[in-house]
Amino acid sequence: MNYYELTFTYTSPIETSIINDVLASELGEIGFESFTENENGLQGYISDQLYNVRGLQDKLAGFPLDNVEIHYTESLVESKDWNEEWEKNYFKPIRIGKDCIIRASFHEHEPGYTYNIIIDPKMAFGTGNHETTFLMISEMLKLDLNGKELLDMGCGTAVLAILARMKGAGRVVAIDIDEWAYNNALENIRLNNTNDIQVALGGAEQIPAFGEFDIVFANINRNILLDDIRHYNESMKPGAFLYMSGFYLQDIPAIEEECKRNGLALLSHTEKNNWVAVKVQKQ
Ligand SMILES: C[S@@+](CC[C@H](N)C(=O)[O-])C[C@H]1O[C@@H](n2cnc3c(N)ncnc32)[C@H](O)[C@@H]1O
Repeated sequence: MNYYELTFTYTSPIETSIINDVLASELGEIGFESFTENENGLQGYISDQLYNVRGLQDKLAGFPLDNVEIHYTESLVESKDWNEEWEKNYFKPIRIGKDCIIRASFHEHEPGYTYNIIIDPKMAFGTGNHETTFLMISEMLKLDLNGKELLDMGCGTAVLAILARMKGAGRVVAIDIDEWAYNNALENIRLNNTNDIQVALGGAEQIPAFGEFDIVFANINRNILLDDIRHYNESMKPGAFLYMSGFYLQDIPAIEEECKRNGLALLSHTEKNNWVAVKVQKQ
């Protein structure tokens, strides 16, 4: 298969790495499979069958960060294993706090961490590179999960589910709507010997089959969370906690309102580069 390589540069006061993260996530939604980052911007790769100039222009026109002008050039390149390129160039080991490291199987083992998570991302979101994953992991590291029943909704690589299992959660369920993420979650669960995590392919309609939870983690995006908070709520035991991320500081009021409508109280939030994670409790 041939690929288009698109090189994106920016005119913006915002740090390039922040724009790169947001742009990679936007482009992932229209079929871009892999990315390499550099100090001037981002290179993205998409199969010639999926490349649609109009779709790209619509995405750039609706880019969620203000004050960013995006320029790009394109070229058709011969077939290559772009996932491998991306993994090698873009995914560096991430250390979160003093206890947790997330690395790929091709990185050297680093001793001294309580939680040593191996992720082979294959483009499923969730390496810890992104602010929202970082925030969610940081929240999870604070919790005593011993014996708790936990749902990881929008699991991506299953990094949150794997950490939950490593932290002693009694029953862990991971659900993702994307087939690639689902398969990658299964692969990462095997790599980390956390085989008793249950994984399902689908959206919120899958949740009732798995009963009730003490804790739900959902790192997805503003609109899906607004639609699905009521379904998460139905799966939560009295007093259960819901952690959500995948949206910006300015989205908190809308999320909080939907929580209140469902009898959930927003207790606190953490923030990184304008991305947030909120902690919510069932009343
Ligand atoms: C931002 S990623 C989060 C991945 C990982 N949990 C993390 O924290 O890094 C969001 C994931 O949600 C999945 N997703 C999108 N819409 C969904 C839905 N309606 N139900 C379940 N998963 C969904 C996407 O496929 C993607 O893997």
